[in-house]
Amino acid sequence: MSTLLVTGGAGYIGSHVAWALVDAGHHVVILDNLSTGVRENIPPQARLVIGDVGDAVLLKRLFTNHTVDAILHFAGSIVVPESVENPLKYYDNNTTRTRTLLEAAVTAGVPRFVFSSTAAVYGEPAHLPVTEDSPTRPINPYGRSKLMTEWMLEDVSRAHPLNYVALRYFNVAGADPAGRTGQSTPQATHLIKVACQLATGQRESMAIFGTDYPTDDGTCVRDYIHVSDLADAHLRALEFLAEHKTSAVFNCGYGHGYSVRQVVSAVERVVGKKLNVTQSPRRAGDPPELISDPTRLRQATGWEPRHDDLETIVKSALDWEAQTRA
Ligand SMILES: NC(=O)c1ccc[n+]([C@@H]2O[C@H](COP(=O)([O-])OP(=O)(O)OC[C@H]3O[C@@H](n4cnc5c(N)ncnc54)[C@H](O)[C@@H]3O)[C@@H](O)[C@H]2O)c1
Ligand SMILES: O=c1ccn([C@@H]2O[C@H](COP(=O)(O)OP(=O)(O)O[C@H]3O[C@H](CO)[C@@H](O)[C@H](O)[C@H]3O)[C@@H](O)[C@H]2O)c(=O)[nH]1
Repeated sequence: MSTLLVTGGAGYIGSHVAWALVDAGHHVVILDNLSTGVRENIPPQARLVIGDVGDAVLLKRLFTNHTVDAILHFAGSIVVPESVENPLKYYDNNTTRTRTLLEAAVTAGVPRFVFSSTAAVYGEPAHLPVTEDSPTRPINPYGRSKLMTEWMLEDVSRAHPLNYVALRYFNVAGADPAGRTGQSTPQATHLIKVACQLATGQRESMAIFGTDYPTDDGTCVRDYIHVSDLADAHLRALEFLAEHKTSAVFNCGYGHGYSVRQVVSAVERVVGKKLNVTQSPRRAGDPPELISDPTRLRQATGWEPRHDDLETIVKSALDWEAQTRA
């Protein structure tokens, strides 16, 4: 039986995709070192191998034991400000270890690879919305570590029979509407997660990082995509790879954005109370505005969002917070 290898499948996005793959009847093996991932969020039908994507010996064994049809590579370090403070951690975990994974994949003859890339590869785009052909000029080590991986994939796919799809996620938020998994990182830094923790009494306050950006209300604007719509994009990417036998890069977002203040207001509306929100200076590495043009993903794969509504996203994130506290 052919297997899909999901690295980082115990993490926030990886676990949603693992559930979507299992729901679609795929055989899933998860490779995760549980550095930020949570075992309980994995579907019981998936097999969990606890280990590191940079462990060549483990990878060799894994590819010997399973005929891997595709790798979905989520494993990595994801916090932009941390990458500014500790760039070598990011070049190691995101770039070097992915090189090891790619080498093992090429040696084993794995034909398909789906990579979790990021809108951070665009840096501060001159024109919005950004298309996949917009210049890639990341402004933080996190974005650079991911862009380097895209370059590796481009070169590897030219030299070996491996095709890839790099999905450039914009800001991922929300949780599985069925409540099976959600964002579980205790020290989470993501805006919607933080605001939902505050709304459910798990934090005393939160800060808006920067109110002097050149945007309508002075706070940063992001394109928030519901994690279930993103999970569906991965299934579409696998179909694309099986059908077209070529490689591609796709933006994953809705094509419109919300400011930090608008997100905070949406959370306040959904919970029906004011939140204790303060204002702080800008956070290092934050571009003022990021909005995707997702046309290519839609046209090439038939992807259609089903949860494109900020309050729906916030509500699912809040439901998850409430459920995990119960
Ligand atoms: N969350 C977002 O908004 C966002 C946006 C763009 C891109 N991404 C990318 O999506 C991917 C998943 O992000 P997430 O939000 O689910 O993060 P996450 O931290 O919840 O998940 C990462 C998972 O990878 C595992 N992991 C980390 N390093 C590993 C290693 N060396 N070997 C094995 N397992 C390892 C962790 O234990 C965790 O389960 C990342 O590659 C991230 O860069 C996320
Ligand atoms: O407590 C908080 C948390 C965040 N923000 C702001 O909210 C916006 C969004 O921040 P966050 O949710 O941390 O996401 P980003 O820094 O935009 O990065 C996310 O989105 C990127 C793609 O756009 C991905 O590459 C990253 O992995 C992912 O962390 C930024 O302006 C932050 O400064 C606050 O004001 N207060």
